[in-house]
Amino acid sequence: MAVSGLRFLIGTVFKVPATTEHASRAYSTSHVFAEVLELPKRQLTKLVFPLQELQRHLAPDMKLNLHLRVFDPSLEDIAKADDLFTATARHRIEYLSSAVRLDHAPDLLRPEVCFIGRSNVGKSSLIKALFSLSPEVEVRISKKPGHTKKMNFFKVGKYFTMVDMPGYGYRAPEDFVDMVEAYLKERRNLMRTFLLVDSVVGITKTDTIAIEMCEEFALPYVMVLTKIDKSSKGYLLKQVLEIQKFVDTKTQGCFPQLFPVSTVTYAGIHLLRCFIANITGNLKANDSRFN
Ligand SMILES: Nc1nc2c(ncn2[C@@H]2O[C@H](COP(=O)(O)OP(=O)(O)OP(=O)(O)O)[C@@H](O)[C@H]2O)c(=O)[nH]1
Ligand SMILES: [Mg+2]
Repeated sequence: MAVSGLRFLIGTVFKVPATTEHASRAYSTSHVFAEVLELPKRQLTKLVFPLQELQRHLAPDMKLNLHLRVFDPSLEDIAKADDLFTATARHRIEYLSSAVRLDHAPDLLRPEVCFIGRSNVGKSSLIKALFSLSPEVEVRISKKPGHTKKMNFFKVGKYFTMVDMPGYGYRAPEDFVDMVEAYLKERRNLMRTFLLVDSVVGITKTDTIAIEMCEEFALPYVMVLTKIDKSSKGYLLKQVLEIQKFVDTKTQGCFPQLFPVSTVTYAGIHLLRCFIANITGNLKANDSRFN
């Protein structure tokens, strides 16, 4: 399929109504998101929609380039997704198991999403941040690259599984290729691969190898830009535009919209939870607008 055709398809599947103006509406939601809704509009946008906040600094003719409206859920949808990431006695969120080979991976039918990227890019930190509403879930992170050595499976109730992968590049485990390639190629319930790129460093040579692999296996994947708290606004904008250009011109299977995140400020984390809830089919079930 031509690139434009594929993009159109992706865009259609994920287009959801834009109703972000209704911040004052009361939601039945966790106290955390209730606090977010109390923030002044600028601060709320910066936290929940960091790409929108960056876009304000672009010239009008550049604004379309960021594909901001491809996934643009309402605050109500975002609140629902937060609830999905909040463990209760009946909705358990927990570490399930680890595997060094695909045939050791838990045999699950529920949808799965995985997180790949260079060692030290922030995969485990991102999963920990996504689970911050359920702090009893133990996700190990480290300053030293090459910390995660196995594929670690975490279940979110009966709804879906998230997989933290070892990093590629510096200090990658020896069996990385056998482990991760086989997983990406053959895991039947894998719904989406999140490919993390360090927003300070940009797309490296090793990232392009991972991107080529995703393209070759025809995997639907999404680019997440990590550590956005580390850069000035100007530098971050430059990096985002460069990476966006790469996605627009050099990829076919990559979701057109980028997801910038910080596990320090939590920018982009609520939106990413909502995206995961959506692609695993867990917003549609409760919301007729998505059917
Ligand atoms: N400033 C900042 N530091 C971050 C962020 N995310 C992760 N880090 C730091 O980056 C380092 C690596 O984080 P990890 O989450 O362990 O990275 P990883 O990709 O899982 O690394 P491997 O398991 O080695 O592949 C840690 O020191 C984190 O504290 C972020 O959003 N902002
Ligand atoms: Mg890790």
